[in-house]
Amino acid sequence: MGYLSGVDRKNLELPIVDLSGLDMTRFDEKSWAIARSKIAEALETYGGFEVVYDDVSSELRNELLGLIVPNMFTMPVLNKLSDGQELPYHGAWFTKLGFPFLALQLTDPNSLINVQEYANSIWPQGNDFFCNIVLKYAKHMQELMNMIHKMIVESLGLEDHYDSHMNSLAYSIRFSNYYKDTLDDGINLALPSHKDPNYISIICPHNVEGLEVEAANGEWLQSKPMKNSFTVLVGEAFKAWSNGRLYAPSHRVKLKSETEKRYAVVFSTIPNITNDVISAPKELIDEQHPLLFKPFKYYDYVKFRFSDEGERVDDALKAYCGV
Ligand SMILES: O=C(O)CCC(=O)C(=O)O
Ligand SMILES: [Fe+2]
Repeated sequence: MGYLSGVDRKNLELPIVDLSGLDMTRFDEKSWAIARSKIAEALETYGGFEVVYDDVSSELRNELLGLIVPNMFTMPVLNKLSDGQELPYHGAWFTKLGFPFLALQLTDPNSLINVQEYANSIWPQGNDFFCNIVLKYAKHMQELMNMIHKMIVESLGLEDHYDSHMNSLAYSIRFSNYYKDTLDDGINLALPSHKDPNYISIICPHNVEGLEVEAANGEWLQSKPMKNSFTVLVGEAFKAWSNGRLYAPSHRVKLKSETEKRYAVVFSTIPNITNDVISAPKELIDEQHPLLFKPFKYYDYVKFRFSDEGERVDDALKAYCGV
C-alpha cells in the first residue's frame, strides 16, 4: 500500500492542483489564476481534487496521523461511549451502525482553550503534545481552506461575497479510525457511500488508501494521495450555496484486506452555529438557473440527514429543501 509517486498515476484519478507556497497576502496573480481555473474545472466534473501542499511537513503529518491519532483511539474513555453519546465539551462522535468506523469531532480546532478542554476529556492528565500538533495542523489547514474558498468564490464571480461568506463559517476537525472487524460484505466497505453535509472537507489519510469518489458522470475514482497531498471534496452546503454550480460527490472508504487499519484526519468548513442559514446569493439565480434549494438552517438539516428518514432517501438535501 502506501503513497504513489506522481509518475504512477493513471486516468480515473482526481486532478492534482499544487497550492504549495501560495499565500493569500503575497501571491503571484498568474499562478493564482491558473490554480483557480484548475480548481473550478475539477469541481465541475469531480466535485474534488488532490491538492499538493508542501507547507504541511511530513514530520507534522506523521506526528498527527502516526502517533497522536492511533494513541487517541486506545484511550479508555472512547471505549466507554455508546451510540449517540457525546464526549464532554466539543467532541461529538459517531459511528456508522454496522460499519467498522469510529470518528471524533472537535469544533474550532484553532482555539487553544477548545483544544485543551478536548484533550483533557480524553487524557486525564491533559496532553500538551496533542494540543501543539493539532493547533499547528489546524493553522495550516485553515490557511489552505481559506485559499480554496477564495478561489471558489472568485470563480463563481462572487468576490464581493468573500468576506461575508468567510465570516459565516466555522472550522472543525475529525479524527477517524477504520478497522476491519468480523463483518465482511466481500468488498470490505468501511464507510458507506455518502455526501458530506458541510462546505469543504480536506482529507488526510495515513499511508493506507481506500477513499473512492463518484465523478459527475457516475464513474468511481480512487483517491491516490501522495506524501504531500490531501483530498479536497465539496459538500452539500456548498452545493446549495452555489445554487447547484458546485457538484458534491458521493464517496466511500474501502479497506483492502482483513487486517488493514486506517486512520484519517478530516478538516472541514461548516456554518457558524450562530449564523447557519444557507441561502444562494441572488447573482447565481436567474432564468437559466432557477433556485434549486430553499434557504435552510444547516444544523436542522444535519439532524434530518442523520435521522431514519434522512438515511432512507436517495438525496437528502433535495428531500429536505429542494424547490
Ligand atoms: O477517510 C476518508 O478518506 C474519508 C472520510 C469521509 O468521507 C468522512 O469522514 O466523511
Ligand atoms: Fe465523507
